[in-house]
Amino acid sequence: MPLIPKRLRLLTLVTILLVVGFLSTSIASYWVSSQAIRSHIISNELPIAADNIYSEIQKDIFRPVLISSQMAQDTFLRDWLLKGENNPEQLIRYLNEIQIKYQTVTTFLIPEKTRHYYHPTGILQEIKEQDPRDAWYFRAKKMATEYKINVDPDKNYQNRMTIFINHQIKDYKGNFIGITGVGLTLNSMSHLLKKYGTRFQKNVYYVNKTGQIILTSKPQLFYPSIYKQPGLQNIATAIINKSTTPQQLSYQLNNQLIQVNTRYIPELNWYLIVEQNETDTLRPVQKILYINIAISVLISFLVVAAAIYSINRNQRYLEKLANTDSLTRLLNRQAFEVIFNQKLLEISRKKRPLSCVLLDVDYFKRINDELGHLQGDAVLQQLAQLLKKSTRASDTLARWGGEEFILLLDNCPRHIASELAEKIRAVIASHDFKLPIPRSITISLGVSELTDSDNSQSFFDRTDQLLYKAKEQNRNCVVTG
Ligand SMILES: Nc1nc2c(ncn2[C@@H]2O[C@H](COP(=O)(O)OP(=O)(O)OP(=O)(O)O)[C@@H](O)[C@H]2O)c(=O)[nH]1
Repeated sequence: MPLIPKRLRLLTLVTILLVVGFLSTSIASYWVSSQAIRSHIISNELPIAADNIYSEIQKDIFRPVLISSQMAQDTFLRDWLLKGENNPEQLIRYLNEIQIKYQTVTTFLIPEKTRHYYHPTGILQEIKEQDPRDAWYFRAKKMATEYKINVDPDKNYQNRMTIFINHQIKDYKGNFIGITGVGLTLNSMSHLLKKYGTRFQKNVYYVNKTGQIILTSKPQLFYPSIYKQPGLQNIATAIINKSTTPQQLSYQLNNQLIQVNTRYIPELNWYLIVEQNETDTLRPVQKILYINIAISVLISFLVVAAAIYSINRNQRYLEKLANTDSLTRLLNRQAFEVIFNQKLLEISRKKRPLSCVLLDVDYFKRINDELGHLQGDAVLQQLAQLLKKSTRASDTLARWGGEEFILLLDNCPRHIASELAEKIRAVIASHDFKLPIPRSITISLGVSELTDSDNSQSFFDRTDQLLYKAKEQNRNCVVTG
């Protein structure tokens, strides 16, 4: 036996084609969209956001550089130093004014001559060559450039990590006379970072040259170093490479793909890392894919259901057509024989009487000859309707052939079948067939009951002989045997 019935093969093929077609278009469009989004993230969105964040940060760093430079160039400050640091309160007021005006965390001045640390709150302490925490001053003094950005704990400010801009002050002849500058705490930098992170909807963080995470807008970073961060650790070595040209990297974290844009900021000796979760960005497209698949499945289901319904309806129609006599709309002989064989099987299991009535129109040839074939047909059609009305739905009525009809009566003994046959005979004989000339139509009937020794052949032969007897007995009568 074939695995799939022949009738369903086409349907299965159509279903497979529909599902494969829908799925492949949905998946192809998802693939194209996700590729477009990925390339947009890598080539546009992330680099542009990183550039924006970088330039915002540069702005924030260079503003204090500018302030420090202005301070170093200030003639009041230089004159005050050259004239021997008289009236320190004047300078302290000056530093205070700068701090308030430019909203820096700190301002400071260290003259080379006295090495006092001037601060908006006063003279704090002296810079000492032997104090390692003051080493920055001596580095700044020797530096080739005019200024340098330093990240150090501020010992005047609870040792908080602070970004200092240390600017050399030179007299009018270009001799070094001190260092001045401003400081920003990392707290304010961290605030800036969070602001950029939210504005650009990216994770932004700074790491130093050893991979230590200095600042982050990403609260879920648990480890202090990128060499320890899950996922990120795989690209840590690639990040720490002193390349000022932005580079594009990516890593996997919990089945999610993270795109990373990183660059070295020489002014800070830090790395700026901006990252975007590609999987999160693709989620709406994924949602559309699932909706597409659901719609595809629904459409496939509806199409297949409609096809099954239409195939079944056609099948039923064809079966009915094949089983029906086209003139009388009764069952034809083949259909009758199928039903009869089923009845035989049922009866062999569950004994019950089965009777058969075979009937034939008397002198039908004359009707045809005298009134024409069409009129003959009309008589057969009316006769079929009358027979239908005289029998129950459980009875099997069929056109046996020509002007002969057969009636199979289940669970009906011979004498009841005979009574029914007589009733039918009387109905036909008294019916007005509305013929163009006055003529009564009668039928002859043979009635018999199936016996244990019968097969279908012997049963129908006997009934036929009984019908023949009825014809012999001057017709319009019932002969039961
Ligand atoms: N109009 C019409 N005539 C049919 C049809 N089928 C068979 N006949 C005719 O029915 C007639 C049957 O004639 P016979 O077998 O001689 O029997 P009868 O004239 O009825 O005579 P008895 O049966 O002996 O009473 C034939 O002339 C067939 O051509 C049909 O579908 N339509």
